[in-house]
Amino acid sequence: MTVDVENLVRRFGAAAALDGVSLSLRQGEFAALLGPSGSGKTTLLRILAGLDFPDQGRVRIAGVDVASVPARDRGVGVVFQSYALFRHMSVAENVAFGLRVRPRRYRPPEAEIQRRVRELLELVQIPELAGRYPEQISGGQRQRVALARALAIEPQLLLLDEPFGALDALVRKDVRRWVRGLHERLGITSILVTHDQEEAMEMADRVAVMERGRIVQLDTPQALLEAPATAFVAGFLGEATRLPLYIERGIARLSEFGLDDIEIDLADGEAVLFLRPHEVRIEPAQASRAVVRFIRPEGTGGTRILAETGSRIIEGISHAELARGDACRIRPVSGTVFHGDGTTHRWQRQEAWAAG
Ligand SMILES: Nc1ncnc2c1ncn2[C@@H]1O[C@H](COP(=O)(O)OP(=O)(O)OP(=O)(O)O)[C@@H](O)[C@H]1O
Repeated sequence: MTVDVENLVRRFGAAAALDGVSLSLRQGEFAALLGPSGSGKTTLLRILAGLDFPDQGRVRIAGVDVASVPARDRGVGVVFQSYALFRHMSVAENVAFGLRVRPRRYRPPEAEIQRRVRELLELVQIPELAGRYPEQISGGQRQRVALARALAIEPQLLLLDEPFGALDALVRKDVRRWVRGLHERLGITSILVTHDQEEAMEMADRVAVMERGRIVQLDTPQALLEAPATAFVAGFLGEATRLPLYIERGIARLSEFGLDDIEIDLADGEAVLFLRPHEVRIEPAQASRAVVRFIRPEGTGGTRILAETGSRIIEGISHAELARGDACRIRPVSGTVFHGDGTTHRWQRQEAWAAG
C-alpha cells in the first residue's frame, strides 16, 4: 500500500520531535528512516502504526486518512526492538497472538489460525521451533519469530524499528538480506528505522535522512552519496573528509592542511569541501608534511590510505607502493562544495591543475 505523510508535527512540551515531515512511498517500496539519535525516526513510525498521534498534519495509508483508525485496524505489522516476545507463550502462540486477540467476528477459526502459524514459521524458516519458549531459542531466531508475529495479520505495510539491534554482526547481515527478500516475495511496503547507514543503504530502495525532526533528503542510496543535499547528509553518509575553507577570488587556500590550493569558481566566502576517499589521490613524495598512517589493500582498485597532514586525517586512494610512515602528497581531484550562501556545487580539478 502507499503511504502519504503531509506536514506532520509532533511536539513534546516545547520541543518538536517532528517538525513538518512530508513523505510519499509507493506500493511495494522499501524505505529506511536514517538519522542520529533523537531525530524523530521512532516518533514517525509510531504515528504511522497508530501508537502515537500528531499535533498537526495528515497520514494516509493506501489513500485513506487514518486519523481516526485505531492501530489494530490499520493493517500494519510492527516489529520494534523493544517489543519483546511474550515469555510465557510458545513460539507458535506468539505468532498466533495477533489473530487470537481479534474480536470474535474477525477471528479465523482455530484450525485456520494453526494452519497460518505453520505457514508463517515455514516462511521464516523455523518450523521446528513451534513448541519452544523464547528463552530456548537464539536472538536471531527470536527476531524471526517477531517478524512472523508481525506478518500473521497479513499486513500490507511492515514497520521495522531497529529490528536487528540485538543480533551480532554476522547473523545481522544474513537476517537483513533475508528480510529484504521476504519483503519482495510478499510484495508489501516496508519502512525500516535504523541509525546504521550501511543497513539503510543495503536494504532500502530509498532512504529518508532525518535531522532534528525533519527529512532533509529522501533519495536512492546512490543519489545520497553522489548528490547529498546538505553538508549534514554528506557528513552523515559514507566516508568523507570534511575541509572547511575560505574562497577568495576563485581560489581556496588549503595550505593549512598541507594541500595545494584549489581553483573553485564560486563567490568569495566560507565553504566546506567534502572529499570521498575515491576523490583523493595519495602519491609518494620526497619532502612533504603529509605522512601515511594506515593502509588497507582494496584489490585491483588501489590501496586505501589514511594520511595525516597537520592535525587532519584525509582518506584517499593510492596506486603506488606506499608504506606506513612514508611521506606522501595528497591531491583532491573532485569533491562536493557546500557554500556558506546555502548552495551546493560539484568541484572538479581542472586538467592544467591536475597535471601541475
Ligand atoms: N514520550 C516522549 N516524551 C517526551 N519526549 C519524547 C517522547 N518521545 C520522544 N521524545 C523526544 O522526541 C525526540 C525524537 O525522538 P525519537 O525517539 O523519535 O528519535 P529517534 O530518531 O528514533 O532516536 P533514536 O535513534 O535514539 O531511537 C527526542 O528528542 C526525544 O527525546
